[in-house]
Amino acid sequence: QMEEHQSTRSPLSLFWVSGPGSGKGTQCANIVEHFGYTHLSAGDLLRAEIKSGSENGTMIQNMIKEGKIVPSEVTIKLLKRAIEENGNDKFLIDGFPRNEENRAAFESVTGVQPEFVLFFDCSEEEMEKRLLGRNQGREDDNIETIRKRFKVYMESSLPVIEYYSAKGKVKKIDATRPVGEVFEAVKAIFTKAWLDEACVSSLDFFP
Ligand SMILES: Nc1ncnc2c1ncn2[C@@H]1O[C@H](COP(=O)(O)OP(=O)(O)OP(=O)(O)O)[C@@H](O)[C@H]1O
Ligand SMILES: O=c1ccn([C@@H]2O[C@H](COP(=O)(O)O)[C@@H](O)[C@H]2O)c(=O)[nH]1
Ligand SMILES: [Mg+2]
Repeated sequence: QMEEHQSTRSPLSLFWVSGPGSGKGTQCANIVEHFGYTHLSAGDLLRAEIKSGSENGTMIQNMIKEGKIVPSEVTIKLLKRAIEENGNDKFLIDGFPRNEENRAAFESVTGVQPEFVLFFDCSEEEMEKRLLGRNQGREDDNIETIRKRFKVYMESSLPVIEYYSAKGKVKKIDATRPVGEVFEAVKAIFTKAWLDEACVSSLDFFP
């Protein structure tokens, strides 16, 4: 009976929806190393798609330059392919869903519900300072695009946080603090989630 339960189980995923420059990319290596998740950044997948010379490349590049949200079908196709190509069953999906339409489309295409939603809470002032100092050559790290990204984040992405918050799925971290302190908070959340999961699994043995 346990085998049947495991084979029908969807991959464990969690969404990481937070403001631009709140520190997701910075924390992901530690999470991958300590907790065994595969990190999938929707933005990184889109940037790789531009580099690969795909037919959607120019459209994606223009949307990113304007801080706009790329159509769901494009992003979901990339995420779905990355999930399917990977042997892991635990995914940390960074920077997605960006809006309610992304969320509903991902749910209906993959049937995957997030285990929980990680939310890095950071002031706009701090995020702006971090983005302007990032120096990774990103075409959207200039003050005009940054302001557009903040607007899109407030208007379209925060409602996704509110949606999951109403379902009790959001785990919020104060990301304004130094990198090490943010990771301590991340560690506490993932350790608790791991213990909760171990508890649920043990019910398979002692139904
Ligand atoms: N806790 C922190 N304190 C100070 N600086 C930080 C902190 N976390 C990250 N940074 C710096 O802020 C910049 C943005 O961080 P990062 O790329 O991790 O953000 P992000 O959330 O992935 O952004 P985006 O949404 O644009 O991809 C980087 O230069 C990084 O070194
Ligand atoms: O699901 C997504 C994720 C990203 N985008 C576009 O990419 C940029 C950069 O994203 P980061 O998460 O900061 O790397 C974002 O501003 C969007 O233009 C997207 O459309 N959909
Ligand atoms: Mg990032």
